[in-house]
Amino acid sequence: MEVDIGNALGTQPGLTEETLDRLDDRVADADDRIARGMADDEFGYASLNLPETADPAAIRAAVEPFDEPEAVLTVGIGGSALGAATLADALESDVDAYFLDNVDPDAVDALLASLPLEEVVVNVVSRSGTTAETLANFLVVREAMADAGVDWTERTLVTTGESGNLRRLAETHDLPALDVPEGVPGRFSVLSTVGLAVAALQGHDVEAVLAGGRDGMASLAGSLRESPAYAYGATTYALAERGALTNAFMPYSESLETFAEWFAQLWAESLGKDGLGQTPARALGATDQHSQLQLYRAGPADKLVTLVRPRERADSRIPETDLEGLSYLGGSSLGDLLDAEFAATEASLAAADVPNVRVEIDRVDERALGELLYGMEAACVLYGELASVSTFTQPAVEWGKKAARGLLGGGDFPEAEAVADKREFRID
Ligand SMILES: O=P(O)(O)OC[C@H]1O[C@](O)(CO)[C@@H](O)[C@@H]1O
Repeated sequence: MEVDIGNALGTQPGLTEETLDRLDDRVADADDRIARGMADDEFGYASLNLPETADPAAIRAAVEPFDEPEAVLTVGIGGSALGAATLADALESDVDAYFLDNVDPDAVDALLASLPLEEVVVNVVSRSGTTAETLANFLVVREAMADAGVDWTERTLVTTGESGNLRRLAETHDLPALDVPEGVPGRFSVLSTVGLAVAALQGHDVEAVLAGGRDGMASLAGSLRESPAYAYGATTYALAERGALTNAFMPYSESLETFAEWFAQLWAESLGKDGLGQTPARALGATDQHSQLQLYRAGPADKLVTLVRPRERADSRIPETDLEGLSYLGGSSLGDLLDAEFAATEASLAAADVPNVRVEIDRVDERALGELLYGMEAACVLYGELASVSTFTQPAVEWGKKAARGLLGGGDFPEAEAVADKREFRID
């Protein structure tokens, strides 16, 4: 992974070489803190040890009974789904991967009706084993399997904590079960059983993903000038301190679109604390040059744009044409066009003094993805250290969970009563 922060210097908001020098002293201290946390396998910091502590053999053994499935259906939400989805959507496989990470009845019913449930492995993932959306969807999927005459106990893999509903289910029905990693919040768990079981079922090289993670580990250093991950974390932090409160995350690769969704949870749930944080806006190049770029370039000077791309990709020639004014496209290629659009957008933002950071990987393969995912996790941890926030907790999400549970009769929660107090001003 390579990071280029040149277009964050002298912009508005922007940094200077002097800023970076002052910042680098704080990066060194933060790196010391992170290194201690990793050495002691402290809660949260243990996430950055996963490339060495994850056990690919256990993952392979757990999926081994499900020989050559036609598809994998993951039932999970947030960090229990997005990491696996990032890898599944980035890499090609003959085994299709589907994800139920919402409780929209139309979408759930349509997906289940479309799947050959007798050929599907159901991968249910929940660290807590209590997440309403995941457990509700699992109950619906299990009934659909029974209705289809499928023995769900033969087609279900569980990944969960050491106790809770899913652990009990696995023990009761003797299901293959993987352990979620200790001390690792869900959004940091892609390089573990949580994110890699689907990759293993799809035939991807899980060891290569972890090797990429180790490449990321090796690139951590006591200076932002020597660590791409820390350069990204420090630059985005310093820009936020100067008003860039939105980070438009814009991969120029369809295979990295879900990666932007994974990044959004990592960045928002880790850094949105105590009135601080930087809003991740998911975008896609070149598509969003024809939509959101107008705001990024000519709206409030309150954002940075992160441009992500692989340096190598497959390509497709554009046929010659005599269409008026379009002959310049003929004989070129879609990849050349996409690269030109990337460069043009980057320059367009710089010309408008909008800070933008380039993140590049060699190609979209297992090792590069492992390093990219690890790099963004390390960048996030560094940003959290610099911002002095509690990077690894997410207390703010609990209020809504209690309100929803109370509304469904799952307990007495004052949050549910607050729902009834909604101030109304209806126009129809
Ligand atoms: O794996 P679990 O416990 O089902 O949690 C799923 C997701 O929900 C959250 O806990 C937030 O509610 C995320 O942090 C987590 O990734």
